[in-house]
Amino acid sequence: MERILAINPGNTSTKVAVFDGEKPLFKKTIEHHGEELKGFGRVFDQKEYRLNLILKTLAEAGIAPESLSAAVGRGGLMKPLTSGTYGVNAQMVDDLEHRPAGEHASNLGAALALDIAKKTGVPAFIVDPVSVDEMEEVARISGLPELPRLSLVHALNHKAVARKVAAEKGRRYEELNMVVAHLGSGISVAAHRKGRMIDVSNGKDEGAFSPDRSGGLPASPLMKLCFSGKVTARELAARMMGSGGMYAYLGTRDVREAEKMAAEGNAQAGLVLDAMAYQVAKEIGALATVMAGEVDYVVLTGGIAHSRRITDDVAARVRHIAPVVVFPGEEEMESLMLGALRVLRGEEKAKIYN
Ligand SMILES: Nc1ncnc2c1ncn2[C@@H]1O[C@H](COP(=O)(O)OP(=O)(O)O)[C@@H](O)[C@H]1O
Ligand SMILES: CCCC(=O)OP(=O)(O)O
Repeated sequence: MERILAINPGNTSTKVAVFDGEKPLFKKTIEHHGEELKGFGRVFDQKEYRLNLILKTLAEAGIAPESLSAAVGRGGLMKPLTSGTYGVNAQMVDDLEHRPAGEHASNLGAALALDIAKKTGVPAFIVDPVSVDEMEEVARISGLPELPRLSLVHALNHKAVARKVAAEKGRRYEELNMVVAHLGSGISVAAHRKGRMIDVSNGKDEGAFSPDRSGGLPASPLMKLCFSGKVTARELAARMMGSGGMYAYLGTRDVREAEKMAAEGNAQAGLVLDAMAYQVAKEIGALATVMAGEVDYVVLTGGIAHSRRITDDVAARVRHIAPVVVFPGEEEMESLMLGALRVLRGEEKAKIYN
């Protein structure tokens, strides 16, 4: 039976899972607490550190790298790509190290998978990376030719959950129109028209703010701040994607904690949670119009979809568009495994990145 190692590097953790076929054998979230990652300049500088932790974790679990049939990592912010499973190659790793479309922990997924796979000569893959781009040409126009809109989206979870919802409804993903909102540490919303994400509210710098990301910001004040001399480019990038959003207002990235604050009478916490739900609903509405309102389902997924306060608030604003399906949590590790399995079993050919 195929044994697959899945690796999902996040800002504050590295998730590791091993599967025998589809069956989970081992799962661990390696937490990177507090200052642990602060000493590294760029995300890619963390590669050896995270690699050693993964190898140590596998050794402690008694899983020999020699027993693996493949390693699969979350794909990061590289060139725009079509959806699917890709073989990791040197060009991909080089692009992620030297020419990423943004700094993000997922940029390490391909390199970590390749380093482990190389040890025993098995293949390394990525599946539905953040830079999956199925946008229509009209959606790329921003208003300034030198600043086109980009598709940077939680594609792995968007696609997996959209397929699951379609299957639950007895339909195929490719025959439905859905607006899917991934509500996690980052928030992205996409219009899925008949199996393609034709427009997205990207999870990096557009749309709704999230637990620790600013989302879209008013352009003129942002421009003034950039030229004020009060902040460096690196500091502002880290604030917008890491200590912005709910964290900037409330000092917590945990929606459960914010809900507790609100329940205890903190009016600011209540307002910020209301604003997050309001902004998510607004993005869903915008993406529904892209499909001329012909939407079969609105789907809410990610960790925050566990929150009734948020999902009820969003649903109240968008249920006139289509029935709302709440699918809490995410399917990223399983989706990585399934993407690798499809290739190992010959059901799909691995795409080539070049
Ligand atoms: N039961 C819950 N109720 C409300 N919020 C939750 C719950 N579980 C997780 N969350 C929130 O979900 C967010 C993280 O989502 P998650 O999908 O795990 O993101 P990531 O994997 O990107 O870190 C956090 O803000 C966390 O507080
Ligand atoms: C859309 C960029 C990828 C991203 O933000 O992923 P996480 O929310 O998992 O950090």
